[in-house]
Amino acid sequence: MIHKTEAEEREYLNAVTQKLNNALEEIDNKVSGYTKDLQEQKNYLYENKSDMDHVEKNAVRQSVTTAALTGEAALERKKRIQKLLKSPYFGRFDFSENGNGQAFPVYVGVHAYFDEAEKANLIHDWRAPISTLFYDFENGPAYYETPDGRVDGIILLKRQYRIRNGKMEYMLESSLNIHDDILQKELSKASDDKMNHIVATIQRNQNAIIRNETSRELIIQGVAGSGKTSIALHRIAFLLYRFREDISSEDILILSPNKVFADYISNVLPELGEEKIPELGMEELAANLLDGKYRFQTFFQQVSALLEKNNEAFRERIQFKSTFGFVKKLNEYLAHIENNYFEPEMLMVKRNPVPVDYIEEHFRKWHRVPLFSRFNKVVEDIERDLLFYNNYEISGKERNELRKSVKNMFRITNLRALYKDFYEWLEMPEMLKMAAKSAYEYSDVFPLIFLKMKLEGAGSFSKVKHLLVDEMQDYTPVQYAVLARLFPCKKTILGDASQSVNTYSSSSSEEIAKVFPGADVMKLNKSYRSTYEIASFAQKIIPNTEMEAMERHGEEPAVIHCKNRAGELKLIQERIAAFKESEHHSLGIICKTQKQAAQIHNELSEEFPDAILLTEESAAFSGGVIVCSVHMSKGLEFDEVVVPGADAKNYHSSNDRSLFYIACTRAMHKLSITFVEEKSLFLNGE
Ligand SMILES: Nc1ncnc2c1ncn2[C@@H]1O[C@H](COP(=O)(O)OP(=O)(O)OP(=O)(O)O)[C@@H](O)[C@H]1O
Repeated sequence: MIHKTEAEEREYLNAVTQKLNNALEEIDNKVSGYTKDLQEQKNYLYENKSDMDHVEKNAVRQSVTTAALTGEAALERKKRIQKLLKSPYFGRFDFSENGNGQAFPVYVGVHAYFDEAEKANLIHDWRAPISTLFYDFENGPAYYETPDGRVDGIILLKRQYRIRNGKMEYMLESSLNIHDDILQKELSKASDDKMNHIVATIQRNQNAIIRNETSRELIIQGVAGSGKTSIALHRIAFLLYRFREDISSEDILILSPNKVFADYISNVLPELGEEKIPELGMEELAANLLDGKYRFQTFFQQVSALLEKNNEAFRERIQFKSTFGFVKKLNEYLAHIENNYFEPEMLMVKRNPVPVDYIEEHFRKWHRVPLFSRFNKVVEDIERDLLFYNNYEISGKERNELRKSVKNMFRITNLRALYKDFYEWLEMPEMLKMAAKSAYEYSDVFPLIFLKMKLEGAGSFSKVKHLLVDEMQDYTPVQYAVLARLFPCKKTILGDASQSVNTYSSSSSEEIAKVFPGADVMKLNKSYRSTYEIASFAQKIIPNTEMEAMERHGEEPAVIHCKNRAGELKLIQERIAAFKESEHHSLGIICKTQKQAAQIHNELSEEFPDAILLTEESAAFSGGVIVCSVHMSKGLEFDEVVVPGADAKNYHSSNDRSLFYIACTRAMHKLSITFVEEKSLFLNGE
């Protein structure tokens, strides 16, 4: 066996580092060569421009572009090698193909490195077909799939390394699973400002999700902290590698819940050597689809209104619009207006009559075309037939008048009016109510878009080749119906039914799968984020028999009864002071509502002016002391979390239960919960 002992491994690491350094030097030389070349060619072009014909100029220009591109590619390679130099690889396995006894070591890293001199891959990209063996198998028989078929063999040795800044911190023989010491060590670290890549410790079931190539829609239901978001981003990195000829980063779209979350995850793909992925919020998408013409409440405002005002009718409106039955009703209404709202009349074009029957027949003929596009189709038919049968050519003015007349035969063609009419048709006009400043309520936004799309045709997101939807539980059937039409591409949809900020309109993986009949649903039940104690504590709030807590131990969550509000504030201040002395990087103070968060932030601001309040407008995530509402904390994690106001009065409804669960599961290492009067029943496991 090669590099058997730890000393040999260290020597090997030095040798690899040397090679990487040499490669870097070579690139530097080449790049300065390209730059010189480029400058010379540019000078040449400039000095001889007047003597050149356009063919010559084009040739020089083209060669300048090629040189620049080669230079860029070299710089890209340089960046990768620099990254590898810090940590060339994290794993190794010795694989004997067909078990013929001859085993060769495969070192796995964030990128591949091909050694020209040896004509061999010194480091394999973690996404390469062979690298899956590292995640999928222990010592013994193993196989992997390649585009050319299955390769069988035996793994004779498996090792993991922690190499930082070019130094090997430790090396572990792992005859067992990867769920071992390295994962424990990784998880007990203090957080960073941004989500990190986890390629060294991807678990087997996570690997299966990342490398899934076949699902059209892959729905990932995972408990809090099970790695859904991390895995989805690694899946994107995998797809970009596996299908690099067909998909590039700009062909992918992430639908993200807010800018803070988008910023929090923004690091993962660049860390893995991929470009940043375009990202869009649901509200931005909605505004775009409604051509920016409609004012509407945001999801954040909807949730705030739900929590801050006890308005039964508002809840009912939301609930009503969050079912499959509602989408069905919208479709029934569309059929109803199609059958009943078109009232054709005879038209005269100069002295040529166009009979009612003709118009009716041609309107029906175009039934495959969106309703509002049919008017022009009918006019085109009239124009063609007048020419053919009556030898009459209509003028531009007549065409415009015809269009207007045919459109007017439809009883309502204004989207707002139609949407209102829909509720009248339902005999439930009370279900439509405008929010403040005559904006639509959030629950009306996607039904409106649904109608608009059906009436006018779908928008243009056909360029997107893969869509990633996070926090899937927060979207309703009508939103999924819109997404399904808008994005016919493959999708990864992920979330957790237990983590809804608005249980009146949440969707489970089973419900979402109904919109996408061919979808595969995969589950992640192991929680990695929180200590065993925190995960078990959260289990009492929303029990889930499938949830498995990671055996990483820490302090028991503290539930503290404070004498009064002042006492509660004092306690929070003490926690902040202790946090500042600790090795931890982030402390989240998570309140039920935005109002409560703003109040606590205000109260803390004198003593801790650096505490940050997250609002709907926030665009960045950083470490330190963060005060926020549960809604804003979604998807994020903190070394320590304080949940103030855990009183029975504050947390009591089923929606509150979900919010309380989300708040507690943001904590990685330490959780404190405070209350003043009577503690919430959720703390008694009720
Ligand atoms: N295989 C793994 N190795 C190391 N860390 C992991 C692994 N899987 C998950 N984690 C860590 O667990 C934490 C939670 O991951 P992530 O935020 O992706 O989970 P999630 O399921 O999206 O969480 P939530 O739904 O609660 O927001 C992160 O710190 C992530 O790095």
